[in-house]
Amino acid sequence: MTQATAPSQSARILVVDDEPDLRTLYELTLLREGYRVEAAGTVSEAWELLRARQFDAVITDMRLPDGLGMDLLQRIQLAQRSERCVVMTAYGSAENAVEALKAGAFDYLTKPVDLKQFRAVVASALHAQTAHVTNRDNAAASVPLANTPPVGTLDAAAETRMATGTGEVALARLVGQSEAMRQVKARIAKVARGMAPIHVRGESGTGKELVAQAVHACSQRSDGPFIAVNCGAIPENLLEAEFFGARKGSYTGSSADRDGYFQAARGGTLFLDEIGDLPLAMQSKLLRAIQERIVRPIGSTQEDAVDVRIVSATHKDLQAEVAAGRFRQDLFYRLNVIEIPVPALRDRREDLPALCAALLDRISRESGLPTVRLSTTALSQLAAHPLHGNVRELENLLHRAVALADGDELHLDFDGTGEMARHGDAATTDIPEPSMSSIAEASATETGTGSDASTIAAPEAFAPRLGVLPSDLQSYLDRHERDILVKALNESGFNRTAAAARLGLSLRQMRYRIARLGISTPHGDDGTVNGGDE
Ligand SMILES: Nc1ncnc2c1ncn2[C@@H]1O[C@H](COP(=O)(O)OP(=O)(O)OP(=O)(O)O)[C@@H](O)[C@H]1O
Repeated sequence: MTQATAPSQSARILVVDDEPDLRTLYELTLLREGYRVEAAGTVSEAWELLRARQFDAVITDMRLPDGLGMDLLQRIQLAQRSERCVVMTAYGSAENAVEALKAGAFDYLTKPVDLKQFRAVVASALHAQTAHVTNRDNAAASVPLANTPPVGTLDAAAETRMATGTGEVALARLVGQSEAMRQVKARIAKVARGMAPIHVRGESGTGKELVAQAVHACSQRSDGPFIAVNCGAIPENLLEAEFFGARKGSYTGSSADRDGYFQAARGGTLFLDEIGDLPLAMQSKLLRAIQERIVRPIGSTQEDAVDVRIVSATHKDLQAEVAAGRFRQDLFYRLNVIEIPVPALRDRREDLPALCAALLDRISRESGLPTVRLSTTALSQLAAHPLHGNVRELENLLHRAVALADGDELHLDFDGTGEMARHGDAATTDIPEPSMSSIAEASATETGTGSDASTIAAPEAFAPRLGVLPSDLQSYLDRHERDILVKALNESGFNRTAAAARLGLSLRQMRYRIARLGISTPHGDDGTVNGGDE
């Protein structure tokens, strides 16, 4: 488990439970870890102790003789105190756990409490607390003291300031100073600490993965791994092994034990992208893993404890998916404890100039070309364009524009056909277009005949002219399939749903094919797993 060593062994912890035996057990466990511990049996006793001194963490049972652990949590929040709260809830009372997280608890534990998990959760809460205090001090050092609001009343800007170094970098990668983007960043900085699952909602290409990365980078888990999984790109029969791991020999071809995403993300963040595409059977297994914090690799008799923070995302309306019976209500409830809505680009057009500049810098750097700028004419053309594909579509347009740049001039190719909206007269060649000519080449190679683009532009020209049979049918077909997919993707601004619809495929099929053929979308967003940093 993460942060198995407590950041400060002299941290002060308050334990609240009305059962004397359990209270003693918790106290002894924490004393053995080297913490200073005090205990209370009721809400009022606990509050007395809290009034007398500051603690680093409060671990409280939910049901107490004179009230609920939740009351204590709310009082702590209301008084803007900095203690991290962990609430212990009865087994099966998922609602309490979710309510506690929503109310600001750092984490929850399910009774009967597993002591190993107990120690890990407390260590994690204290680690977050230390990070918080350090950042608060840093923030205080960088702004006049008189302007520093008390903890808990931080304004959005201050919250953003408090992100750690890596957090600041990750937040800065989310380009945009519009009110909508500032709110997104402030929310990330505010909710990153803690273990509450976060659901990132927004249209395709709005930057949901960047948001998830920023949550990770701003959290106390930023030293741990960030594992991104595209739930829609994994064939259904492999889902369980991919998520939970598999023991050697448990299925055909499994020649060694292998970890799943949950094990790989231990101590860090597991980002479940396109969660709405997870089949129902897998949804139940995921729910169990999240609730019980254990997973069982295929073919294993042992369960692995996992310590991951879950961040999920989808462009779908999950509530509507629940209503249609395609998404489990209980899983939705579990994942959506904290929601971060990401605005569509059309709702923050004022960010366009900054976005274009940042994207052009990145594209130029990556392609080794000198940085080019958009003219004001091109910028206003962009502003008038619907950009349904959001930042990803903008990025594609700029990619093409850079490829087509003639000196300092940037041409915008809005439909990917080579028909340019331009502010100059330069002749153009459509470079990143999926080349129908590559199909021509393939055909020519296979058939030994020449070919020109005009003879293969018509759809029927996709039918291979088979003078000579291909010597490797599979790679021949793969090559053609790849060209067709790339063309469809390019023409739909890399909107996979639209591209799939044009080809009569489901989104799942499209994703699978993209992954199988190794087609990289501009920034590899279709990779099923990546190490995190772009
Ligand atoms: N605010 C932003 N600033 C800079 N780049 C951005 C921003 N938002 C998105 N991008 C870029 O746009 C592309 C798409 O972003 P991302 O993959 O995070 O979107 P998404 O919402 O997760 O898409 P999908 O729903 O299709 O998975 C990426 O290359 C990302 O770097």
